[in-house]
Amino acid sequence: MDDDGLIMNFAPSSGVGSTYRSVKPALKKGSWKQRLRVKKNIQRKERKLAAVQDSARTVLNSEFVSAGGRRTSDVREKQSDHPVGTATPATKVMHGKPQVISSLFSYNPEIRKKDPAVKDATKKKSLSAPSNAPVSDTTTFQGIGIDSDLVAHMTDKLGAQKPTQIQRRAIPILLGPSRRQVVIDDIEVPDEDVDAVVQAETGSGKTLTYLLPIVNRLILSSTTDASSTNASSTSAKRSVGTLAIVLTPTRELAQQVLGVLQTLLSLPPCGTTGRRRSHWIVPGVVIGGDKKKSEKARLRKGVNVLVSTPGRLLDHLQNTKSFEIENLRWLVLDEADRLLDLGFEETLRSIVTILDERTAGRGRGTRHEDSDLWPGTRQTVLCSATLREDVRRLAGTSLRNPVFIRGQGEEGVASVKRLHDRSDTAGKKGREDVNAMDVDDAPEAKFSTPNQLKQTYVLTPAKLRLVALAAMLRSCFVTRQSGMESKVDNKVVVFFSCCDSVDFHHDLFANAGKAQRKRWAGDSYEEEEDGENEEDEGEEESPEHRVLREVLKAQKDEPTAQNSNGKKVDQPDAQLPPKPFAIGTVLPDVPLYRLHGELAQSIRTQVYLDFRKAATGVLFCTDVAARGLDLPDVTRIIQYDAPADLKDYVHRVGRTARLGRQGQATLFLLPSEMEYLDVLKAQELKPEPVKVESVLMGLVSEANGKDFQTPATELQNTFERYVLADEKRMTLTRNAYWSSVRAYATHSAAEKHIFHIKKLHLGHLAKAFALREAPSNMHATQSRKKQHWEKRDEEKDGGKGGKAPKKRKLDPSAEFAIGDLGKMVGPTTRKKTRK
Ligand SMILES: Nc1ncnc2c1ncn2[C@@H]1O[C@H](COP(=O)(O)OP(=O)(O)OP(=O)(O)O)[C@@H](O)[C@H]1O
Repeated sequence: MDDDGLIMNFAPSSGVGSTYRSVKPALKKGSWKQRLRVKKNIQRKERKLAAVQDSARTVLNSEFVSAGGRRTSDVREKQSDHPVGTATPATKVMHGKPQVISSLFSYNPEIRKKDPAVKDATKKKSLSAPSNAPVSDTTTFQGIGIDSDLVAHMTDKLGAQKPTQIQRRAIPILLGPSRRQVVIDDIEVPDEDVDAVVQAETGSGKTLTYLLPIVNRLILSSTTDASSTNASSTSAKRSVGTLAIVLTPTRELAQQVLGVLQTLLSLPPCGTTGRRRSHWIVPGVVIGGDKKKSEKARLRKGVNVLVSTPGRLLDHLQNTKSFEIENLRWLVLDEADRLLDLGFEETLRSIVTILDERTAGRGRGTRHEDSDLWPGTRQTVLCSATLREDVRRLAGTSLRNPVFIRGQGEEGVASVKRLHDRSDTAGKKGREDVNAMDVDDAPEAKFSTPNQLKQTYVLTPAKLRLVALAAMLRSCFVTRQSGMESKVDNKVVVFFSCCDSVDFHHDLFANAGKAQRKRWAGDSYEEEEDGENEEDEGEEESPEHRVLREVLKAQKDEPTAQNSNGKKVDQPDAQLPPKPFAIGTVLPDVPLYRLHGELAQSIRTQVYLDFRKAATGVLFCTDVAARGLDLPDVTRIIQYDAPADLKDYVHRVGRTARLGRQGQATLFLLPSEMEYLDVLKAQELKPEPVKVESVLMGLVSEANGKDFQTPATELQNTFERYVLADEKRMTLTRNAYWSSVRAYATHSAAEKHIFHIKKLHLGHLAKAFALREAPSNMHATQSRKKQHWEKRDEEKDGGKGGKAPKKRKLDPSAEFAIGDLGKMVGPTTRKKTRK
C-alpha cells in the first residue's frame, strides 16, 4: 500500500521536554531578549509536537481497541514498517503538510445520554392505513362529474380508477356549473365558479385534482353529439390563445405536469357514444433553460394549456407580442406556498398584474371566445401539501369567493371551508387589504405526512456521517441471507443542502476505490474481475437514450447556458455521458444520479427522465427535487442535511410513500441538532430513533461478525485517500465543505438556535467530507479572491484600476442552488476610493 503521508507512529524517546533539554545550555547565552525568544520558540515547538503525538497515540489506541485487538490494515502496515516505540518514521508530506489521521470513534459527543428517545429505538410502531390512497367507498370519477370518455381514457393510460380523497372533494367544486349528475352528499358544492386553495398530502394526486376539471371542461366544450349540436360547444381554435396557465417552481415539475396533461389530452377524437371532438387543444411548456426562439414560435401558433416556471412566463408576457392571453380562464399555482415565498413573489406579482391588465378588456375585444362550460372570469387555484388556511399574501391578487379544501382530516364539509374575501368591502383603497384573507376560527392545521410513511432519524456524530451514509445506502441495496450477499433493487433519494455537496458526494461514491480496481466487499476491498464494472461497453443503446442524445446534440448550438444568476452552467456537450449515471464500488452495480440547479437543463432533463424509469438507483440532489416530483417506486428518502425550512421536510419525505404505497424516510442529525426533533414534534411529525451503531452494521460482512468499526475505518480511509490523491478533488471537496457550512447558515430564524455555525465542530465535520482537517476558512478564500481580482485589474489597466466583476445577487428563486461558491461569496465589488 502506498504511504499516504499519515503520521501513525512516534518515538517516545523524543517526547515533550527533549527539545528543551537539548537546547538548555543555549538559554544561558545572549541578551535576555534573545534568551526569551529562544525559550518561546522552544515552547511553541514542544506544544506542536505534543499535539501531534497525542493524536497519533489516540489513533493507535482507538483503532487497536476498536478492532478488538486487531489493528486496521493501515495501522498493521505501518506497524510492520515501524514498530511502536522505535524512531519516528519519515512521513510523506502531502500538499505540503504531514497528514495526521484522527479516529472516527474517539472524541465523539455522547449520544446515548442526550437522546431520551434512544431507549425507544427497538419499539415497533405500527403504521396506520394509507392516507393518500384512492378512496375505498363507492365514489367514482364519473360520480364526481368527470366525462365517461375521459374516465375510460384515464383508467387506461394512468391506471386511475377511483379518486383520492382530495380529488373527491375538490373536483366537483372546480368543475363549477359545468358539472353534471354529481352525487356528493357530504360536501356543500357551490353553484358558481369559485377560487380554491387545495391542500393535501404529498402523493395524493393533486395534479389530477386541478388538471382534470380544466381538461374536462375544455374537452366537453369541443365535443359535438352525434345527433344534436352541443349547445355548449365552442367554435374556438388553437389560435384562441392560452386559456389555462399552470405555474410550477421548478422546470422538472413543469415537464412532469406537461406529461400528465399530454396524456389526458391524447384521448381519441371519437367517444363511445358517437360524440366527436375537434382536436384543437394544444398543451405546451415554457421553462428557463430551453430555447426561447422555439418557445416564441409555439406561443405564436397557440398553446392553449401552458405549463411554465414564473421567470420564463414573465419574460414571454413582457417580450413575446404574439402571446395571446386575453381569453385566459384558469391560473393554477402548483406548490403555491413556494411560489409565494420571497424570491418568486415579485415575479408572481408582475405576472398577475399583466394578466389582470390584459384580460380586463375581455368582452369588449374582438378576439373574445367563450363557452358556458368555462369559468366566466379567471379562476385561480392554489395547490400544495404545505398550504395553510392562513395564506395571507397572494402576490397582489385577490381570490374570488375562495374555498379551502383539505384532502385529509375531518370528513366532508368541514374540510371545505369558505375563506372570507374582503374585496367586496375593501374597495380600491384597500388593495393591501384584499391580499389579506381571514379564515374561519379553525385551529391552525399541522403539516401532515402520509400515514403509511415510516419516519426515522439517526443522531450521528459529525465524524461518522459519511460512513453512516455509505452504510445506510449499502443496506438499501445489499441483503445477506445465510452468509451470502445479494443485491436488491431499490430507489433512494438523498437530499443535501447545496449543489457543491451533491457534486462531491456523487463523485466520491462513484469513484472512490475505483482507481485501485477494487470493489468494496463489506469489510475491505477485493480485486475486481477483469471487465467487471465497466460501463456496459458495447451494450445497445435504448430508444429513449437515443432520442435524448439527439435532443442534446440539437442543443449544442445554443448560446452559453446561464442560470438565473448569470453563472455559466455545465454545457451539455462538455458532459454528454452515454448514460446520466455513474456506477461506483461502494454500492455494487447501483446507478448513481445527481440533480441540482447548477446543471445544464439538458442534463437535468436527462437525469430526471432516467431516474424516473430506473428500476434501481440513488439520486443525490438538492431541494430542486423536493417538490412535486413524482418519481415512481422510490422506497427511501435520506435527508443527509436537515432541510432549511420545515415545509421542505414534508416535501422531501413525500417523494416516497405516494398514493398509498409504503416508504421510509430517514433524517440525519448531529447530536447538537437534537432540538430539531421538538420542532418536528410540534407539527406532530415524530420520527423514530435509529442508533448510529445499527446503521453502521450495514458495512459489516460475515467475516466481521459484529465489528462495524473496522470496516467503517477502512472505508473512511479509502474515501480520504481518494480525496487526497488529487489537487482538483481537494478543491471540489473544500468547496463542498464550505458551501455546506454556508448553507447551514440559511436555516430560518426560528431554527437558528439549533442550526448555528458556532455549534459545528469544524474539525469533526471535515471527516464527513473525507478531509483530515478543516480546510482553510472562508474569509481567507474571500480575501484571496479579492486579491486575485485586484491583481488582475492592475495588470490589465497598468495599475489604473479596472472593474472587478459585480457582486452577484443571491437570488432565492435560483432553483435551490444554495451554497454555491460563486453565488454566495462571489467576487466583491471594490469600494470606491476618494480621489
Ligand atoms: N386516483 C388515482 N388513482 C391512481 N393513481 C393516481 C390517482 N391520482 C393520481 N394518481 C397518480 O399518483 C401519483 C402522484 O400524484 P401527484 O404527483 O399528482 O401527487 P401530488 O399530490 O401532487 O404530490 P406532491 O405533493 O408531491 O406534488 C401520480 O403518479 C399520479 O398519476
